[in-house]
Formats: sequence, C-alpha cells, structure tokens
Amino acid sequence: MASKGPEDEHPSVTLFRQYLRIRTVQPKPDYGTNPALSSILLNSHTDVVPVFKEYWSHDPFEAFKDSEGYIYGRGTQDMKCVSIQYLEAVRRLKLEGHSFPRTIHMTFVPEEEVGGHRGMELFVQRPEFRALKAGFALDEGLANPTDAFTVFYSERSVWWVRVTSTGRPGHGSRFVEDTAAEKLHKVVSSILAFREKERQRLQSNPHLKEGAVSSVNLTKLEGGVAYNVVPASMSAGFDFRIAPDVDLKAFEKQLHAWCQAAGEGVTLEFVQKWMDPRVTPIDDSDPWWSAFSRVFKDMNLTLEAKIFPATTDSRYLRAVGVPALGFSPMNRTPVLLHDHDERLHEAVFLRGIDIYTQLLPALASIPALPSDS
Ligand SMILES: CSCC[C@H](NC=O)C(=O)O
Ligand SMILES: [Zn+2]
Ligand SMILES: [Zn+2]
Repeated sequence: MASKGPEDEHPSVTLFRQYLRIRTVQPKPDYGTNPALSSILLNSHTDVVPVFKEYWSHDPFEAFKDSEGYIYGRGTQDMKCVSIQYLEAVRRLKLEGHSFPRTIHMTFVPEEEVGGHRGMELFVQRPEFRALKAGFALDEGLANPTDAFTVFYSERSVWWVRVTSTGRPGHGSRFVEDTAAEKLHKVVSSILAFREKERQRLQSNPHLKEGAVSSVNLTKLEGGVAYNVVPASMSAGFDFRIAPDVDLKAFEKQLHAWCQAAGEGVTLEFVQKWMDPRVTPIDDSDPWWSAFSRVFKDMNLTLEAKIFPATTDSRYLRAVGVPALGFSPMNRTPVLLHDHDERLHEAVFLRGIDIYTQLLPALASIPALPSDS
C-alpha cells in the first residue's frame, strides 16, 4: 500500500513520516536560514499547581471535554495549552514548507510555579542558554474574558516578607508590657494601611490596571504555644507584588521603618525578593513589538498591553536582556489559572494555534537588528 491514512497507522510511524517531510537537506537544511541572527524563544513551563479535587466538576487530570467543547484540567490555561499551541504552530509551518531567517527555539521548563529557582533562573546562566542566542521571547500570559487578547510587557516584583516580633512573655491573665503580639499588630496595621491605599488608588482611577499598583496580602501568622501563655515571639508573612515603577530601595527602607516604629525586637527577612524589574518596549519603533502587534492588527484582533500582576519566568529572561512578552492566546475565557475547574474551550485553543501560526513567521522574519551584531 502506498500510503495509509494516519487513522490506522501507528502514531510512531506517523511521527517518523512527518519528520521525513521536513527538508533538512544539506547544504541548506531548513532549520533557520540565518543562524547569525538572534533567535526567537518560545518558553513554557511544564509544572502545574496542586488541586482541591473535591471542588472540581471533573477529574482535574483526566482532560474531560464536555458536550459544549470545554476541556477541564489543571494546566488547561496555565500553561499546557501554550506548550501544545507552540508545537502545533511550528509543526504546521514546517509541514507547509516554511523556513525563516531566525531560528525558533522552544523551551519546556520545570519549577515555574515555585519560583523557577531550579528552572529558568538557573537555565539563563548556563552556556546552553547563551548558545540559543535568544533575541526575543514569548512566555505565558493570562486569559481575557472579553473579545480582546492580553499581552504582558512587564511584571510586578515579588517580595515574600516574614516579620518577626519578639517581646516579653508571661501569664495570659496579666497586662504584660511590650508583648510580641502588640508590636506585630502595629506592623500588620501599617502594611494593611498601605494595602488599602493602593486598593483605593486602583479603584478610583479607571486608567490604572491591577499590575500598575502594588499589592500585599497577609498570608501567614505564626506563633503561640498555649492560650494562657503570652508568647515571646510571633511572626507574620506577607506576599507583596510591587509595581515596576516603584523605587525598590526606598520601599525596603519603608518596610524597615514600619518595623522600627512598632518597637524593639521587630525584624524582617525576605523569603523572595525580586530586585530587577524590567519592561519590554511596546512602542511602535521597537521591531519586536511592531511585528507582534502588526499580526493582531492584520487579523483584526484587539490586544491589551498590561503589567503581569504575579510573576512568570519572563522576569529571568528580561533580566538577562532578552525582551519577553507574556502571551497566552485565550480571549472570551475567564481567568481560571490556579482555580477550581480550570478549563479552556477547544475552539479558543485551536484559534490560538492559528494566531501563533501568524505570529511566528512575523517574528522569525525580522531582518537583522543592531542588537544582532
Ligand atoms: C516567587 S515564586 C511564585 C511564582 C508564582 N508564579 C505563578 O503563579 C507566583 O506566585 O506569582
Ligand atoms: Zn504559569
Ligand atoms: Zn501558575
């Protein structure tokens, strides 16, 4: 038989035959026609966050698809969709016989959900990363419930701060002076007042988006041994997300000042402390942005540029000088990352592949730039 359809063929054979169709013929193999130019890096992380299975309508690891076409599963939005969309767009472009001046690399990295410290943070320091010669990167974004797509050009700096207050212990029935709890309460009040100020600033200005103001939440309280023992030490944990225009040195001083104002024996330590916020240019004079945004104009799609409210591996890429945009092609989709019933409609997923199929040629065809030499 000359050619069997893929339906009754072993998938390994199909894959083999697809590989054979890619024209890697010397002396002009089609794996990026101008290796002197910097490459396009398509990054995605493979890890996902845990689930509370009992709150899910379907098993979060079964990839259940309902009768309307919604696919349920941990990672449908964050960000297994994007990994497969990259692969499918590249596969489509290869099957159509395209090749571009710039090489396209895909990285599938671990550990993003716990800070990327043993993932992208290490990888960007490796010679293997430098060998990729990445000139521009795409990484994850967020869904947008409206018709528009969101793209992220920066992100807030994450600071996880543990404030420890020490004071005099004693019997729970007495007015003990200088307790750890009183002083911790003062710091908590100062920080929550800052939180309220930022919340009001966001609420009162419709032009401001979530990522443009700083946020903080009190996420941990630790201390105490018994109801009738005043503890000598108590601590509070805070998750700060600091807007990219904030002077971080000055903000750190402010944190110390709040601790000092609470009294003696109040100290702070950092569990996460990002000090290098970067902004990827999004003006039309920037060739990467110009190519990226032009595709949306040509496809008649609306694009909203924002600051990512949380953190992604893009920060490590930007910090080593690779301009990165956070983009997950999910419009008309509620933001359900890390949530119960995380899901994505198959039509939105498939449309995302179409978008990458337009985006990748545009980015990989940008002619030589001053930054390439
Ligand atoms: C600093 S480690 C935490 C990384 C995590 N990233 C995605 O959710 C976040 O909380 O933003
Ligand atoms: Zn993610
Ligand atoms: Zn996540």
